[in-house]
Amino acid sequence: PVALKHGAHRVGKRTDADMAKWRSYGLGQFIHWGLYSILEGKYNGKYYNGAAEWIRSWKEVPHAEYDSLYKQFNPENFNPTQWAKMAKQMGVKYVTFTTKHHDGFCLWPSQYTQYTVANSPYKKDIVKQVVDAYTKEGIDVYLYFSVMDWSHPDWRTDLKTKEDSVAFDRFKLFTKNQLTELLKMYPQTKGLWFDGTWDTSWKKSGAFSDSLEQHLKSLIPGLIIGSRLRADEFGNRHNDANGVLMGDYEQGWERKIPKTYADVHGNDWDCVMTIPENGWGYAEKWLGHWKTSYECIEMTTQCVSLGGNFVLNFGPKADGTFRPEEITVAKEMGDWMKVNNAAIYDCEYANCEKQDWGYFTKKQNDDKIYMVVFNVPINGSLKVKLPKNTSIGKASLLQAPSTVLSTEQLDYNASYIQLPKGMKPTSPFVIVIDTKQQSQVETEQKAKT
Ligand SMILES: Cc1ccc([C@@H]2N[C@@H](C)[C@@H](O)[C@H]2O)cc1
Repeated sequence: PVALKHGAHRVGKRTDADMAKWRSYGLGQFIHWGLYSILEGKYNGKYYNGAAEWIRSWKEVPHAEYDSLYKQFNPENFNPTQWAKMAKQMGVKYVTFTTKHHDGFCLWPSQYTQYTVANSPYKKDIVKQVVDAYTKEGIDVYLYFSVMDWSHPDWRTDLKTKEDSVAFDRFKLFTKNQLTELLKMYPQTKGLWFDGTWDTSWKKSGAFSDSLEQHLKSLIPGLIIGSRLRADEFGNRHNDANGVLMGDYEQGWERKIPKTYADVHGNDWDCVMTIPENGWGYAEKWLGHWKTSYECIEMTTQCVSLGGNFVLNFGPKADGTFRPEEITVAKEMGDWMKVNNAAIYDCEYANCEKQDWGYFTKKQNDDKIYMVVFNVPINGSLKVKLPKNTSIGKASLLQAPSTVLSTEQLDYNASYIQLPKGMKPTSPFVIVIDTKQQSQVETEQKAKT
C-alpha cells in the first residue's frame, strides 16, 4: 500500500452507536431551497433545461441579476412545522437541508458574509427553524453544504498562480469558519452532506480537507461526514490511493442505485434521488418522466436491500410551499411505510440471492428476513434461497401475521413460498420469514429420531 498522511484513517464501517443509528434510517428526505427557487427553472420566459438550482450558470442569466435575487427572497408561507409534519407522515427518519448551495447564498445569518438570509426581506434564520422543527418531530437533521461558492471572490477552480493560492487560502479559512459557526449555532446537527468538491483547487487541498474533517468532528463527537469532503494528498476523492473510502459512508450514488451488493464494496452508502429525472431546486416545468410513489417505494426497498439509505429530494417553491406532485409522493409513500416499515427501518442486506418477485431485507441484530414483493409470479410461488445453514421457520404476511404461508422445500437451500389462493395484491406487500439456523434444525431432527 501507498504510505498516506491524508488518506482514510479507518478501514471498514464505523462501529459506533451514532453510525448504527444512521445505518438504521432506511429512508431520508433531501430539501433544496434557495434563490434559484425564485427563478423556477426559467428566465425571460425561456425554460432552462439544466438543473434548476444551476440556473445561475445558464448563459441567459446575467450573474448580477441572479445575485440580486436575495432582495426579493421573502417566503411568507414558509411553515417549518408543516414541512416536518409532512416528512414525519412520509416516514423519513432524517432530513438533509441546503444551508448554502453553489451560488453561495446562506440560509442562516452567517457572520462571514453579507450574502445571507439576514439581509433579505425575510431576515429570519431559516436553518434554525428547519433544525428545530424537524428535531421536534423526531427527525434527525443533516446539513448540506457546498464548498464551491460562486459568490465568493476567493473561490478558485484551480490553483495556477501564487495569487490563486493566496486567495484560496483565504477561501479555505472562510469555509472552515462557516462550517464551525453552523455546528456551533445548530449543535443538534447529526452530520454534514458536502457537495461542490470536484474542482482541482480542492483536489490540491487534501491535507486541508483532512484537518477540516477532524476539526468538525471535534466540535460534535459522532458527527457523520460522507465521502465527498475529502481528497488525499494525491488528489484522490472518495477512495484514497489505496482504494479505501475516506468518509463515514459512500456519497457517490447520486441519482443512481447500485445493481448488486458487490457494487457497494462493503461501505455504508446513501443514494440521493430526484423525483423528476434531474433537477433539485424548484422548476415550474418538470421535463420528461417523474417518479410515482410506487417507483420511490421500490427504490427505497432496493437501497435498503443492498445496505444503504434512500434520500428523496423535495424542492419547495420560493414561498415555502411544496408542489402537488411532491405532496402526493410524500403522502402515498407514508401510507405504505405506515404498514410496511418493519422491512425498511433497522434493516440491512440479507445475503439472499435476488429473485424476480422483489427484494430481501434483513432485520439488523435479528434473524427475521423480509420479502418485499413487487412482482407476483403467475403460479403464486415465490422462490427463496436463504443463506447456508438458514431455513424457513415460518412465513407469514407482515400485515396479517396470522396468515401463515405454506412453504415447500425444493433442495438443500431453496424453497417455494405459496401465496394464499385468491390473494390479489394491489400494492407491494411484505412476507416475514422467521428463520431457523441449521444447528436448531439438527436439534429438532435428533429430537424426532
Ligand atoms: C454535475 C453536478 C454537480 C452538482 C450537482 C449537485 N448535487 C446535487 C445533490 C444537487 O445539489 C446538485 O445541484 C449535481 C450535478
